[in-house]
Amino acid sequence: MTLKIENVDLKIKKDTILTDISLELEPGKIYGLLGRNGAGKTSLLSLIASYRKVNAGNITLDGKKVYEQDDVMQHINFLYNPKDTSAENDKVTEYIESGMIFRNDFDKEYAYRLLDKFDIDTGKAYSALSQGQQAAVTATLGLASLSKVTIFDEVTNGMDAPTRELFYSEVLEAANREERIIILSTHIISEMEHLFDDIIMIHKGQVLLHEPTYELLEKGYTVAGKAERVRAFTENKNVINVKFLGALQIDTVLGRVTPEEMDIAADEHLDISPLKLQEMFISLTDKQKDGK
Ligand SMILES: Nc1ncnc2c1ncn2[C@@H]1O[C@H](COP(=O)(O)OP(=O)(O)OP(=O)(O)O)[C@@H](O)[C@H]1O
Repeated sequence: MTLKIENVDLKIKKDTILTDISLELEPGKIYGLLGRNGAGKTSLLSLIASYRKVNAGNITLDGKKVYEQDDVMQHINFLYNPKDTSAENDKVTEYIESGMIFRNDFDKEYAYRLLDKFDIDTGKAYSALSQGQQAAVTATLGLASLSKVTIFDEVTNGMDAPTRELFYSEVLEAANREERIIILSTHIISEMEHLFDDIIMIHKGQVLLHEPTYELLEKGYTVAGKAERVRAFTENKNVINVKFLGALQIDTVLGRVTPEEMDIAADEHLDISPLKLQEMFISLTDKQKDGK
């Protein structure tokens, strides 16, 4: 089972929202979809979920077009927190039942176990739950659906830290239990970095990169220490970001450190650390934004 996105364009009215998007997603992987506000993440996810039609290109699951194909669509589940829930008078139990419709592989027992873990009162109306509790119910619908393609679009919004932690561990379990394609679109990069097998970055409606997380993070490092020593160390290197923390300078560098450079860094009391995904993301999208 492969989800293939080939040369996809999306226009809304006269605006070009997505340009020439091509991606191939495989089961058994958790994908982190990252991008600045307005980059086009939700638009792309809406196309995968068949909420919108592409203006050019194709989206297929196992070679079959997804758009308005019920037999394909039942395997794709798009979860997001509804903006206005005031009309959702159903009790949580009924809300879950309606979420199960057309989802043959929904695991109801697992859903109720999860709701219990999230501490949700299933007798309450969905609209009467707090924002974070509603998000937990949305997350439950996605986790328990066991859909081949499960998309979580910023579902952690509103969840408190312990609830988010629980969601992350359940995502990992869900990914191990079934061969699924799980896509997580998020702005909470530092917390979720460890979940992602692959990173997809979208910038200004285009794919900036799609790479395994470990390969991406091996592309560089950070050097921290006294400003003049850091500057001397990174001179002639590909520095993509410079930060200051009091008297400390922290440079983010693309490239590898040689053993000799490690010795120099130790002599100069410089601290060399692996790249953090969030720093990489900020640097890459900033650089692009500035057109450098
Ligand atoms: N219905 C619409 N009509 C016009 N423009 C739209 C519409 N929906 C989205 N857009 C535009 O498409 C672009 C991408 O929006 P999208 O919601 O996909 O971004 P995003 O990456 O999900 O952003 P965020 O992180 O802020 O949620 C934005 O410039 C947005 O203004």
